[in-house]
Amino acid sequence: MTHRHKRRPNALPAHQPLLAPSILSANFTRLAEECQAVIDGGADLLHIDVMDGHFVENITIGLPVVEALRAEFPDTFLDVHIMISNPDLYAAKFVEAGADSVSFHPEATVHSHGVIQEIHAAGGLASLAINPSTSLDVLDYIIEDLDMILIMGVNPGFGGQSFIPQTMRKLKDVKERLARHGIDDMPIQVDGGVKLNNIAEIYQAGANVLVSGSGVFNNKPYKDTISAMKAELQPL
Ligand SMILES: O=C(CO)[C@@H](O)[C@H](O)COP(=O)(O)O
Ligand SMILES: [Fe+2]
Repeated sequence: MTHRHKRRPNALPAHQPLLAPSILSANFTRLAEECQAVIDGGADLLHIDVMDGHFVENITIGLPVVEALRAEFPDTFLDVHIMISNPDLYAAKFVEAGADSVSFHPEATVHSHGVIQEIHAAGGLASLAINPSTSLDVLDYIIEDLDMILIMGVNPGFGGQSFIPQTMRKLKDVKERLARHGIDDMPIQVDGGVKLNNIAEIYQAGANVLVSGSGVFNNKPYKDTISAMKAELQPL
């Protein structure tokens, strides 16, 4: 594949932990205003959920919306989570459309290493998104090529679901696995079911990029919600 629009991506903000509102729960009729409001309220990045109606039941956002958000928010880190079959065909296209990072699912491809290569060749950061029932063994021979790991706190497909408790054990396991590989600076994202009442516990368990959709967008004013969530993220 050739990459005609290779661009320099925004870097993941250097400070941690990071709070990433998932725009899946935003009011789509006012998407730019909603994004601006969470950015003004202290969001560190925007999490964008792409669903294809095949890998998951829901159909949401595609390339044109990522392109539009990139044009509107040139300096904001766009963290694009693709829940699609055959990410091999689309991962690089999302980087070309403006994604700074692309998280894809190993369950959706037999070529995870190749997808990472495609994302990197297009100039993006590569992240592996791991479903609740998927073993961390999928990381074994690609861990050193990744820029981030996404641990799902719910089954992918919809916002507003309850956090699956076993995710806490998985976070502990992923930390141990990274340590075994001598990696101590890999961002670990948790996505799904993150709310004001559990964000501290999830952070303490090892997640440093915390995605929250309904937890943010169902609780106006966003600035107060984001401040309250960030206040829960006390240094370890
Ligand atoms: O990827 C997904 C769902 O598949 C998430 O990004 C959700 O959008 C998070 O929503 P909440 O669980 O925080 O409401
Ligand atoms: Fe997501």
